Amino acid sequence: MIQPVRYEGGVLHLLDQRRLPAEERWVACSSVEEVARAIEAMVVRGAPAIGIAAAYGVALAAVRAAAGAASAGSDGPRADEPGQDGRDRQGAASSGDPGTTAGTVAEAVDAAVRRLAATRPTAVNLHWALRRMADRSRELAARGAAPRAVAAALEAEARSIQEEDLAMCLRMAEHGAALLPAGARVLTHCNTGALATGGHGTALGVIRTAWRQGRLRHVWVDETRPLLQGARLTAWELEREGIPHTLIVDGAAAAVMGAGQVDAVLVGADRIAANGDTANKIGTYMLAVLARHHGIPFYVVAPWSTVDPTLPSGDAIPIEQRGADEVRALGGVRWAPAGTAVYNPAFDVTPAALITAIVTDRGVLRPPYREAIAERAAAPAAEGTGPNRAAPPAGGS
Ligand SMILES: CSC[C@H]1O[C@H](OP(=O)(O)O)[C@H](O)[C@@H]1O
Repeated sequence: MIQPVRYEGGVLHLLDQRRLPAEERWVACSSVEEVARAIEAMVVRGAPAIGIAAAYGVALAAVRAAAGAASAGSDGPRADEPGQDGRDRQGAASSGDPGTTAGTVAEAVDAAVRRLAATRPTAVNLHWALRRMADRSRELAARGAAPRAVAAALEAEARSIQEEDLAMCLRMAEHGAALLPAGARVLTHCNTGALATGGHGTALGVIRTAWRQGRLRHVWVDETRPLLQGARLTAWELEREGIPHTLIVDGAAAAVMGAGQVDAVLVGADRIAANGDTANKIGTYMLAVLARHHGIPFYVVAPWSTVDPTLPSGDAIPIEQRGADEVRALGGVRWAPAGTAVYNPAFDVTPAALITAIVTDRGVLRPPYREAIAERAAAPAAEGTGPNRAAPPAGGS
């Protein structure tokens, strides 16, 4: 199975999604700053996957601060003190890694959360994961856990977030595949596969499961300008599994739907407001309008960690604005005049009224979404979708 995020021995390895499908290159991150820059540069992308990477970034900060505390025989090293291992501890500090300048593990965690929260504004999974790591850190601090015990517990928490996301994707996929007719031809946008999650995928996870169940005939893949997550990443995932698919330019989606070639549209989400309004990759809103016009079901597929009950509607969802050159050029080839003005929102918001159903790990939500979301929020999470763990003994081991 594709795993874009791997944490081994205090180093976070990220599959560089900017280079796929041409080459499978991994980026090794050993500091919070390196993880933050990898998220900002979209080395790792996809709402759940950036939450998982950020969680490991927080754990990395704790591991480094605890090592500093141990070697300095204190809470942690002064910023100007070289490390025991000869590595310049400022190395990370000079790279702006807040994790090693903080005096305590708790301070390192808080600094890491602040830095990682500033990387990308729209995907709520990032902020949900950071809040969960911060809560865990505070819980451990309140118990007086020793630095190394805190670091180990936070590494375990990040691993739980990753494993729970995979479990949620597998559950969602079953719920979503059941909605599709036999021999379904589906259209999808951007990349919502294993590369964007803890594995299997959200909308693409439904497609994988439907294929394995023999319910899927064909996938129309939107290339997804400007960064081509569909053409580069979704096509790569589908090709690896031998799932029949056809790549189209975003502008061809209407023609394909109008030709009666689409039985359902399946997309992911970066944030779902309390009323069901959904932020997703730019171009999603257009697909929802087209699907409604052609009488085609439009399904959003997302784990519960993508739902943000604190936002009353999609108007409040922050939309990330990305750089002009992502539109004016690609792969170093410029195709618009350097002075051309560009508007490059990474996401748009689809009104709940255009969404046929929201497929989550907690089941399929149908309109009215405000009530459906409130009801699911009140219900206990299914096993494996929340912090299910025994707290370490006070004082840690
Ligand atoms: C599993 S949902 C992934 C979601 O994230 C993508 O955005 P980006 O590639 O900018 O991280 C896109 O909106 C997908 O639907």
